[in-house]
Amino acid sequence: MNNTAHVHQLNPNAIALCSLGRWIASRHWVPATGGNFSIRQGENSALVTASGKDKGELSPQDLLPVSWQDEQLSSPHGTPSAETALHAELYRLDPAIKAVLHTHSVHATVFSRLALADSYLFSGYEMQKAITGIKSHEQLLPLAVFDNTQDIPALAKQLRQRWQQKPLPFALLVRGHGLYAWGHSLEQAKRHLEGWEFLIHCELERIKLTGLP
Ligand SMILES: CSC[C@@H](O)[C@@H](O)C(=O)COP(=O)(O)O
Ligand SMILES: [Zn+2]
Repeated sequence: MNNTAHVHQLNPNAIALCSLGRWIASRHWVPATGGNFSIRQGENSALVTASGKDKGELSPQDLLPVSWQDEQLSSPHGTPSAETALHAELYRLDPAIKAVLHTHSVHATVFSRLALADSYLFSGYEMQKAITGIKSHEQLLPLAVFDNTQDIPALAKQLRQRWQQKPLPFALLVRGHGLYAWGHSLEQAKRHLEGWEFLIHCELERIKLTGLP
């Protein structure tokens, strides 16, 4: 075992993220190596999942240290997620963000293709209060929707433009692709992910039953 692997084995953040990956996979939100996760390590760096791994079978060595001071967003220890630039942009936009979780659930993927505008407003759900800052089911809760692209730096640029108009409430949806959720701790990121997945599932069911988007 080299030094880096040894350090990661003992890193409680890495261990916690691997364990959360198993829970997320048990919900069927990261099929076929889809999804990626990260946890902040410092002001300018995070541990990011290695590309192409089964996110339900991560071990600490699969979490690669990446610094966004280096424009390459590379790691000497392997190839970080293809979507690392989006994680890095979120960490740059809000220094309070501690963890970012990206999933490919069936519900979020299908819903994202029905949400045709660049934002979808949720209202009327008690579960909206799972999102930090939301105090009532009557409050309007917007979910930003971006078109999918393989150009992740371009997507990160769109995110920055949208965020500068108004910070996003702990999630965004990429059309035909999946959900990103984040938080000011790993536990909060998990709660936001579960809350948003629940809200999206409910809206999808409502649209299926009523035909009304
Ligand atoms: C299984 S295809 C999914 C990928 O294209 C991508 O969207 C994804 O979420 C996982 O990419 P990865 O590079 O493993 O982090
Ligand atoms: Zn993805």
